[in-house]
Amino acid sequence: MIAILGTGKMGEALLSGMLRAGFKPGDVLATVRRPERARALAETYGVRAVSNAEAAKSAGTLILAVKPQDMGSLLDEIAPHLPADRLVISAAAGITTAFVEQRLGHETPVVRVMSNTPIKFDEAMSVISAGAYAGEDHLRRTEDLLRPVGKVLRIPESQQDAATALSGSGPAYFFYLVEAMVDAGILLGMPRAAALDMVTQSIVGAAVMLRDSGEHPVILREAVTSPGGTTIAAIAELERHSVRAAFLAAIEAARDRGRELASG
Ligand SMILES: NC(=O)C1=CN([C@@H]2O[C@H](COP(=O)(O)OP(=O)(O)OC[C@H]3O[C@@H](n4cnc5c(N)ncnc54)[C@H](O)[C@@H]3O)[C@@H](O)[C@H]2O)C=CC1
Ligand SMILES: O=C(O)[C@@H]1CCC=N1
Repeated sequence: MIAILGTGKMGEALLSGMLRAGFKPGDVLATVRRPERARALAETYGVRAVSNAEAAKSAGTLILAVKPQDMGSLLDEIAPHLPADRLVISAAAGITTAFVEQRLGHETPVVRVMSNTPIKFDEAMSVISAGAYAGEDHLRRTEDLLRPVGKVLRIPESQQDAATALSGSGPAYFFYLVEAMVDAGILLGMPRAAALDMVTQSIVGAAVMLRDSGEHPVILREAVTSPGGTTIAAIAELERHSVRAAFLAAIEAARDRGRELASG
């Protein structure tokens, strides 16, 4: 039995992915705060909503998907009910495996995960790290849960805050870029819907090329950039406005914020 504790946006996305991958609704428990949310999850997915205490007692694997700020109180709530051999997977930004282990008070195997919202379309990037009491078997069990919904990489826990900034938040940067490019289309007099179509297909096409060609992004960009042409005119402006430096600073700020979240 697998329990998702705090079935919000990420928890629901993982739940739906697990069901698409062949898990049975009867093998998954969900915990939520509001009764109407419990009813909605039961109606949509056929899963049972239970209390956090019941989930801790009856599930072999617990996936904690509450906000970082709610993690301390959730851990305090489940600690008295959690048998020592359970696998606890924490999906919250910033929260370390040491924090989870210490709050649970046993030598609980804990795996830290950072995924991202494309999980809804089985295109997640999930990175995982083992805590002090988690071994190969626990990492494999975590990979088995996450592989059906995207790509999974093992990384040292010391890189988790950087990964959160890069791939956890990453989709937001691309959506932001799309918004900005659509605005540019509007500025040039393009209808909004057509501009959105053009930008969306361009970003999808670029993403597929990047993933499937095996080429470095510099090579792919150079192939678009004709001498004295239109693309270099745009790139010159991006450089003039320090867009690359802005990305470096932005992702560093996200990493630092992730570190702060651990301290509440
Ligand atoms: N949204 C994103 O793009 C990503 C989020 N994350 C992480 O995933 C976690 C969840 O994020 P979201 O799904 O976006 O947040 P969310 O707010 O949609 O989901 C959290 C859910 O937990 C519930 N909850 C809070 N305390 C609870 C408790 N004691 N018992 C039962 N339910 C409780 C809330 O009612 C809410 O439905 C966060 O820790 C975040 O850092 C990770 C990667 C990407
Ligand atoms: O913004 C956040 O804090 C979460 C973590 C990664 C993506 N969203």
